[in-house]
Amino acid sequence: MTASSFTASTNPAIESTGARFSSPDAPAPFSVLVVEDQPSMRSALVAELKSAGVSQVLEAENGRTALALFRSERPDLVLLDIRLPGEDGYWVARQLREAEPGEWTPIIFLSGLDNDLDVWRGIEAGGDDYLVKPVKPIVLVAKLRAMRRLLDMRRRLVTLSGELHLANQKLNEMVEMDSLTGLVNRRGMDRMLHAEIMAASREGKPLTLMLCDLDHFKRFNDTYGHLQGDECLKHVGRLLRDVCVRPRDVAARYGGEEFALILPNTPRSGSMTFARALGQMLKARKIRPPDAPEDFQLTLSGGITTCIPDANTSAEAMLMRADEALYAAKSQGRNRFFSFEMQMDTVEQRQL
Ligand SMILES: Nc1nc2c(ncn2[C@@H]2O[C@H](COP(=O)(O)OP(=O)(O)OP(=O)(O)O)[C@@H](O)[C@H]2O)c(=O)[nH]1
Repeated sequence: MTASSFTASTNPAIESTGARFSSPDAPAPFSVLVVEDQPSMRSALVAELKSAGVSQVLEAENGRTALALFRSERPDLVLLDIRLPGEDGYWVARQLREAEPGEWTPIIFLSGLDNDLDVWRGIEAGGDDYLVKPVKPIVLVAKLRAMRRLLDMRRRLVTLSGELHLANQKLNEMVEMDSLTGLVNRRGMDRMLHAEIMAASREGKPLTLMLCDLDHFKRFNDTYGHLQGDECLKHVGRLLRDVCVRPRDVAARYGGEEFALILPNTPRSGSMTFARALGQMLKARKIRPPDAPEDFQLTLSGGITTCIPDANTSAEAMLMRADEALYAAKSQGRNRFFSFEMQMDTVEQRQL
């Protein structure tokens, strides 16, 4: 292949059709790596690309240099001769593809060999298109423009898919979040409880589930109004979030004025200590509506179940036990936590 077989940039076909990649006065930010071993051919290609309006043209005379330049400069497109000294163009194309996993840089093969097998081998090796030498400038520019369109489209898709991924993540979080308190909602809690049962079963560690319910909350709403009721639920939500200091502890709004706490690696005795501390914190925070009397005290009742889960432990069974314990706490006078397994509440425990 010789430079004379390349149709030079002054070819009237470009001038007459205005077939430019971009204006040479305002070149498009687009870089092309030309891999061609023959200096005359290479400089003719470089001159053509520059006059067509490509902003940066990189040159390599063999495969190894091409690979190094590709890695360091990240061109937008590669013009790759098939016949090169040492490693051939097919080898270079495969190396380029391996050098950018998950990415795509268009590769256009250049060859004087207009035969179907070469086209096949070029595409197989990772090429995207094929130009037969002598390269006509108008065809070269047309292919550059087509590849650039594909590249722009791909970049837009990558950006969009990144945005979509973030939006999905946000949506998933929202689907599992209670909008009033910002805590995990029941759906999220169900999923997390299942996951923690499996984890505790694998680790052979105790898992505690607590259901907490505000006492006489209907009366609260009736006396101070629903908006104050909502404020109160938000305060309790914050309190429960604060009390969950370990990374895997989860506070959830189970529904209405009922909350759930998932406490991994928490044995029965620890869960009772935790419940007493929670009661004391609630007292200390003095959550009360503005027009409530000074001695107003919001209280919580709770049902606790603790077990070392095995293959037969279900979330439903744990919730039933916690609910039964909560019922016991309510019926024994409220403002206490009752442990299903210990059949004891926090008030009794304090008295022991
Ligand atoms: N403000 C407000 N109130 C709610 C919300 N969800 C549930 N409630 C109220 O919580 C009250 C719960 O009442 P009950 O189930 O009778 O329980 P309680 O009055 O707390 O009585 P005990 O649980 O037996 O102590 C109802 O009045 C519900 O309307 C909410 O999102 N905001």
